[in-house]
Amino acid sequence: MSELLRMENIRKVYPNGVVANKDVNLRVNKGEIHALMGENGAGKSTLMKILFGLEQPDEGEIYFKGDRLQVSNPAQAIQKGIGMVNQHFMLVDNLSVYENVILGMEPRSGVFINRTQAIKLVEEYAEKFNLRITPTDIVENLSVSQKQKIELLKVLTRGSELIILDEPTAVLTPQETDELFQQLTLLKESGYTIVFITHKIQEVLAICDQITVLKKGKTVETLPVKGATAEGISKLMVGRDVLLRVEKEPKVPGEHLLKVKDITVYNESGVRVVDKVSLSLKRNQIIGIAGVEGNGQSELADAIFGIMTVSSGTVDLKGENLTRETIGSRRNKGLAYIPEDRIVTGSATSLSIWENLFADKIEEKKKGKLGLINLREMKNAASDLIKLFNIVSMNQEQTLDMLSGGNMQKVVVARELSANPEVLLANQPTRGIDVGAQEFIWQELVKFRDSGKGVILISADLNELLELSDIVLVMHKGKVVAQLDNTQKISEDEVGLYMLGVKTQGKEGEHYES
Ligand SMILES: Nc1ncnc2c1ncn2[C@@H]1O[C@H](COP(=O)(O)OP(=O)(O)OP(=O)(O)O)[C@@H](O)[C@H]1O
Repeated sequence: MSELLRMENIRKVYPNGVVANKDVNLRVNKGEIHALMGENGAGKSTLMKILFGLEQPDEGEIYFKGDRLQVSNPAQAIQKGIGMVNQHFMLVDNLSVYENVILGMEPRSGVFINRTQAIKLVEEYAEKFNLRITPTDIVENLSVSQKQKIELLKVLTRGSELIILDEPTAVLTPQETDELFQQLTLLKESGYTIVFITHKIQEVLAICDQITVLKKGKTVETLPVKGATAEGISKLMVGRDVLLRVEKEPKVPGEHLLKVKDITVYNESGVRVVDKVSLSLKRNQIIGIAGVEGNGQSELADAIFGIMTVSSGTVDLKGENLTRETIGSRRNKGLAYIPEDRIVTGSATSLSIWENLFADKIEEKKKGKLGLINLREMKNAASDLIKLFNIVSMNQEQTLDMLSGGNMQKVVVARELSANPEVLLANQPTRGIDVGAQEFIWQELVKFRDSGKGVILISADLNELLELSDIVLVMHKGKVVAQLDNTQKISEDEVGLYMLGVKTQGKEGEHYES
C-alpha cells in the first residue's frame, strides 16, 4: 500500500507550557481507515488540529502525497485535499442541504455554482456513496445522522482525499452506525483515506485497517487491526488491564426516590418536547433512557433539574413536590446533574479545575452560608479528585478550557458524584471518555446505586445503557414509547428499532411506571 500521510516527530507545546505532542509519528496509507486512539489528553485532537491547519507544530514535519505539507489554516488544508468532520456540526439550520454544501465553496474557475448545478453535485455524491439525502430539505428538520451526511458531503465536494472523523458515532443509533460504516467502506473502496478518532474499540475492530495508539503525547505503536483484540488495545492505551463490562449484582429496588408524573415541557419555540412522561425511580435502581438525539431525553432531564419549566405534571423527590423549586433548592434536596453539554451548561471554562469542582461550595461561601470553609481544604480535596478521576492536567489551577474534551467531562462527573446526592441525573456521562475512565465511572455509578441511591442515565451508547441500567425507557418524539425491563436479554439492535420509531410497544400516551 502506498503512503499518503506521514507525520514525523511532531512536537506541540501550548502557550501555557503543556506539551500536548512530544514525539508523535503517524503513517497512514492511501485507501485505509486508520484509527487514532489513546486516553483522554493523549494528544489526538492536537495532532489532527495540526494536520488540518488549526494549530502549528513547534517541531516535526508532515508529508502528504509525497510532498512536504505546511498549512496555516483549514482553508489551505482543504485546498491540499484534507477534510475534517467535527463532532459539533457547523451547519446553517435555516438553509437547505445543498445550500449548506456549497456555502463558502471556492467558485470554480471564477464561476459560482448555480442552484441546479449544486443540487446535481449533491445528488451525484449522495448516490455514489449511499448518503441518502434530499438536497432541498431544510437542515433544521433533519436528524443528527442526516446532518452528519451533509458534513461528509461538504468534505467530499471540496475534493478531500483524506477525511478526519472525530468520534462520528457518538450520537448515532446502531442502525445509523451500520449505515455510516457502509458509507465509509464505499469511500475506502473508491480510494479515499480516513483517519478515525474514537474511544469505541468494537468500532475500530469492525471497520478500521490500522490503529495508532498515542499515550502522553507520544506514539506507542501502530498495529494492524487484523489479529488485534479489545483487551490488547485497551492495555496499550491505558497501560493496564481494563474491564470492558460492568460487574453489577441484581438489587431489589427500595422505596421511591424520584417520581415524575405526566410532565409536559415546551421549548423556546413553543414545540412540545416532552409529552406526558412519567417515571418512577426507586432506591438501588438505575433507569436508562434511550432515544435518538433530539427526542426529548435531554429536555426531560433539564426539566427534572429545573433548567426547563414543567408546563404540566409534577416532579417529586422523596415525596416532596419540587416542580416549582429553584435549581439550588433541588440540589440541596438531593438532586445532581451531569448535563449533556459540559461546555455550555456543565462548567465555567475560564475558571480553574478546583473552582469548577467546588463551584457550589464557593457560591455558598460568597453568600456567607459557609463561613468556615477552608480554601486549602477545598484545594486538597480537589487534588484528591483529580487523582481519583485521573484528570490529566498540569495542576488544579489550570483553567478548564486548556483541558482535553474528555478531561473536562471528568471534572463535571467528579463534581456531581462528590456532591453525594440522592439522585443523579447523568446525561451522556462517558461521551468522549477513554476506556480506563469509563470503567471507573461505570463502577462509581454502580457503587452509587448499590449504596441506596438512584440514577437516571441518558446515553447514546447503548452498550453502556444496557450494561448499567436495571430498566430502560425509550423516548421517541417526546414520549416514552417502550419500557424494557430485562436489560440483560435485549439487544442493542432491538433498542435501536424502538428509538427509530420502527417498533412500538403499548398504547400511545400510556404511562410508564417502574
Ligand atoms: N488550547 C489548549 N491550551 C493548552 N493546553 C491544551 C489546549 N488544548 C489541549 N491542551 C492540552 O493538551 C493535551 C492534549 O490534549 P488533546 O485535546 O490533544 O487530547 P486528546 O487525546 O484529543 O483527548 P480527548 O480524548 O479527551 O479528546 C492535554 O493535556 C490538554 O490539556
